[in-house]
Amino acid sequence: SFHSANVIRAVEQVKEEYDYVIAGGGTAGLTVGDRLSADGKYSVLVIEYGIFGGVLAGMDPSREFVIPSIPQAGLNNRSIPVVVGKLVGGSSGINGLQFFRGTKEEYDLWAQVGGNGSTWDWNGMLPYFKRGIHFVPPLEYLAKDFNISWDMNAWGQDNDTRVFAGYPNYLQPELKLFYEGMVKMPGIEIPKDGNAGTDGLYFYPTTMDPASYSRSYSRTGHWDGINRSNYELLISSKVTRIVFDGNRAKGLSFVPINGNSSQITTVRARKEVIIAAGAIHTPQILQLSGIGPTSVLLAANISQMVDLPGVGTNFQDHGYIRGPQFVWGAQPPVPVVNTSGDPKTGLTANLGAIIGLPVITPEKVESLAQAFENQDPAQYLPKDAHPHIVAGYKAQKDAFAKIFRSKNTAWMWLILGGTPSFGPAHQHPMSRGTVYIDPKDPSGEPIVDYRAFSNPIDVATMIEMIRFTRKYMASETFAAYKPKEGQPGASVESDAQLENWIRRQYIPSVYHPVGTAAKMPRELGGVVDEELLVYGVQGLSVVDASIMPIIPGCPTTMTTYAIAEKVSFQTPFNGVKANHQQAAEYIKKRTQG
Ligand SMILES: Cc1cc2nc3c(=O)[nH]c(=O)nc-3n(C[C@H](O)[C@H](O)[C@H](O)COP(=O)(O)OP(=O)(O)OC[C@H]3O[C@@H](n4cnc5c(N)ncnc54)[C@H](O)[C@@H]3O)c2cc1C
Repeated sequence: SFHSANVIRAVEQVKEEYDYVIAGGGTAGLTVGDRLSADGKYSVLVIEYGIFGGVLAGMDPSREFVIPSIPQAGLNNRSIPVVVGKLVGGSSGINGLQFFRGTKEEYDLWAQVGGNGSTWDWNGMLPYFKRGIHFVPPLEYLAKDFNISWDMNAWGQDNDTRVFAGYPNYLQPELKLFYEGMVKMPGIEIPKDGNAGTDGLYFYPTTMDPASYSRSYSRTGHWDGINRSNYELLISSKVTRIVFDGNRAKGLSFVPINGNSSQITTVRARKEVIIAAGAIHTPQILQLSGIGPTSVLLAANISQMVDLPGVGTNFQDHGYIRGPQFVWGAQPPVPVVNTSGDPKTGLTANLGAIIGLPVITPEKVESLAQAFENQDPAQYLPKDAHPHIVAGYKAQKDAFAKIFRSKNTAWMWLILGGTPSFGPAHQHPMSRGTVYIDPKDPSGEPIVDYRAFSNPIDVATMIEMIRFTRKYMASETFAAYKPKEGQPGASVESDAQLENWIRRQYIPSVYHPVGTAAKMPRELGGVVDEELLVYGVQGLSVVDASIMPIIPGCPTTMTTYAIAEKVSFQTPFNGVKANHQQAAEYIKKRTQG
């Protein structure tokens, strides 16, 4: 079928050399592969670990890496499964389809820690959000019934952008009750469009092809139906390391997943080697290739090529907790709507309160901000943290201090799903973890340490998210329905009681790992520069979620697409179709020198 054109299943079909060789056919990898091969001038090979398989319902180990984290001291020594995609399309092929971006302030933080003149801020990203996503507005009756508005200044609709943001043709009427209750909470804003730079309460789109109401992901957007002879995809193959000629990256080595794992093949890249294996495996490939922290490479007996302490460091994810959960004492009536449509088109929840600390806790925001500001930057990092890492965390801390008190920084994401059960997500943990190769088995799965709650500010802010959720349920809108708290139970009330419960229940991952090859200056622990080229070598870049220096307050797919688009084009974009001539010139510039 056309889906399989140019999919390589046998290593003999791989050519010796391509212009670009990409490790990882996931969200970013296929986006870059598509864009670089678009005008036919350059040949591209993508090497993907996983299978070329359709998407199944639910979680499925044949399409996922599931790696147990090391036991988390801050979570009563629980180990947390680290889950990332392992198929063509990567995590975009298995994710929860929630699709929105962070606020202007959050991307502006990236530039603040990004060095002089950094273009990785909201204004620098917006063209690529537009370029990367094809927006389809909701149906009129839904927009009316549920008060959904949008701002086309924040969206693109390019014909050759086939990653879609869309809405189902049905929404549960019960959502109206939860919406109306939230509107009345003090400080809640209703943005015209939550994707236009501000947060609040809104219905966001989902990653959905609006023609078929099915998952839209990097495979359907950047591979299926393209069929270019200069764009090839090798599946079921694991990249093991980068091959160098002096300090210039010259290619990738890989082994088959099925069959003889000692059968190493090397493929050369004329122009650039691109690592796009995601925030868990990109640092592993770099470390296996001698690029990383000295102590990590020494322990694994790998000779160092570049001393980059940031590789695998600065690891971040969102976290969440199941609860508080309530039961109704009296069932609320179902709100009246004019909506028709098919409930099955709603592939996922898409209403959220995405709010800042002054809204979550007007009473405590000031004291929390001060407590954070007064921390010593090295205090909660690992004891032996490299001075560059400490400097980078200090820069992040200084930037954050400004926005702790801002309404427009998404500290909490509270999904409203039509029942009184909640799973508040912490969108700005200040703890920083690590992803390092296992010294006993460097090419086995890496050792992942979330270091959850290593910074105590994260527990303190989580406590207030629980309290906000309770305040919401205790508000007048719900009074007649007598909500009664099941989990954790109303008696869990003091800071100490809540902290105790949180440490037992918190999950330090919403499957949004980022930050392990950050785009920051080298002296701040950065791994890649403004153009996402790895410091200290030539011809090597990282293009995936690893490069985010600070996790934005949103699920991470849309941002990952924008990163891949930005680095592929870097052309000014004013709602006009990106110009392939300019793109080609940019790419030429990138590959000289
Ligand atoms: C279960 C789950 C639910 C999520 N829910 C949401 C959501 O609702 N909304 C949202 O916006 N985001 C969500 N995310 C996060 C989002 O999907 C990711 O942030 C994003 O897709 C990351 O893109 P990436 O390109 O960095 O990595 P990926 O898309 O993960 O791509 C990495 C690719 O590299 C491959 N690979 C790894 N190691 C090697 C190797 N050695 N050799 C060759 N290939 C290799 C992998 O198989 C994979 O295909 C979710 C993620 C998961 C896992």
